[in-house]
Amino acid sequence: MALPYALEKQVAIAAVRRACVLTSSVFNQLVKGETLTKDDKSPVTVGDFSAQAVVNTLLTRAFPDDPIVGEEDAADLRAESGAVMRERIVGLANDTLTADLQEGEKEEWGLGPSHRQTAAQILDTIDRGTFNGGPTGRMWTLDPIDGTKGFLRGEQYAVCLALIVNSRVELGVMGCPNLPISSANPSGPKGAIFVAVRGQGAHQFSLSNPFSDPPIPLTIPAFTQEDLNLLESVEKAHAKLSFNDRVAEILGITRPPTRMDSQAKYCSLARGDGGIYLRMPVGSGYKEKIWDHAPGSVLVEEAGGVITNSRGEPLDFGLGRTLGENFGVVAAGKVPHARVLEAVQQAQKEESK
Ligand SMILES: Nc1ncnc2c1ncn2[C@@H]1O[C@H](COP(=O)(O)OS(=O)(=O)O)[C@@H](OP(=O)(O)O)[C@H]1O
Ligand SMILES: [Mg+2]
Ligand SMILES: [Mg+2]
Ligand SMILES: [Mg+2]
Repeated sequence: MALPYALEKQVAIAAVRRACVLTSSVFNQLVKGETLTKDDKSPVTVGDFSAQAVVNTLLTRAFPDDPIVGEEDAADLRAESGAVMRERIVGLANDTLTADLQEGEKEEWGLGPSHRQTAAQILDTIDRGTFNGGPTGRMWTLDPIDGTKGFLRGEQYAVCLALIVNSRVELGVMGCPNLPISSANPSGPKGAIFVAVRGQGAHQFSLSNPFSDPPIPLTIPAFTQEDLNLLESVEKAHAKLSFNDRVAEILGITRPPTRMDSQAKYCSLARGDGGIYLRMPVGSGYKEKIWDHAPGSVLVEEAGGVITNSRGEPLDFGLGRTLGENFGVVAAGKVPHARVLEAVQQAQKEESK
């Protein structure tokens, strides 16, 4: 008998791989006018929209009843002012979807030369991601490019997809085209997919041949005090980095933090490149989105780690499109996690004095 979520895993890996092919090629061709600024002032590119179209196509064909909580929507593309971007996105999505089938892919997922979609179909496919989430049932959550600012800088970003069932993340898949395959060889070949299924472990696959190259099992190692460091955001607006410095000081950490965009941070944690993920809110008001943490959280747990908010409570993926009131995110191996929580709470006490 097949393992639980075997088909979901296969479709998700195929979808994320195709989306990564697209984003990598877009990066090399991005021109002025192919990036919009959203209402929250964050950037979105033709790569984000067309990657969402690609992933949603496979999910919709393979699992037509599953709703999708996706970061992007097609409203701006439907307007007359979006005509040029729309045309580019439709072209990119179709080029990616109609490429020849690779090992592990099925034509019935909307793939292959005969599966060109119209502009109207592509926009509707992007808008399959407008589901509001909630506590019950099956749903996917998609961040077509996580770390868009990193993507634009040519640094780290990830195509991130997760399956949530009754508020619990059961499957997470993250494609990281710019991440070195081996952290021991940072200037070596790049491109990895990270996959976790609840109860089945965490694995790294090659981005070029995820269905044929052997998967690498991932376990967070036991760190020595000298090796332990923090994995944190690049953008100062996304996480309170001065707070991280104080936590590191309390913990006696001497190794400098690793700053990296996107959920590639969770992937780095799962394979032991850095020991502690810490993301505390900068101001009040911003609510973390479920697509920014769902696949990373199951990857960390399946690699033997723990992920909570700063109060030590589990993240709640059943509240809708966000994680609700923001008490930050703390992820680490089991042993350091308890120490980090204590240090975070001490730093919070000092701040409130
Ligand atoms: N104010 C604020 N606080 C916290 N988080 C925010 C905030 N604004 C945006 N975002 C989300 O941050 C996502 C990128 O996070 P990163 O960890 O990659 O940030 S960073 O690029 O390293 O700075 C980014 O994901 P993408 O939009 O997919 O890039 C946003 O969802
Ligand atoms: Mg965004
Ligand atoms: Mg994101
Ligand atoms: Mg995004």
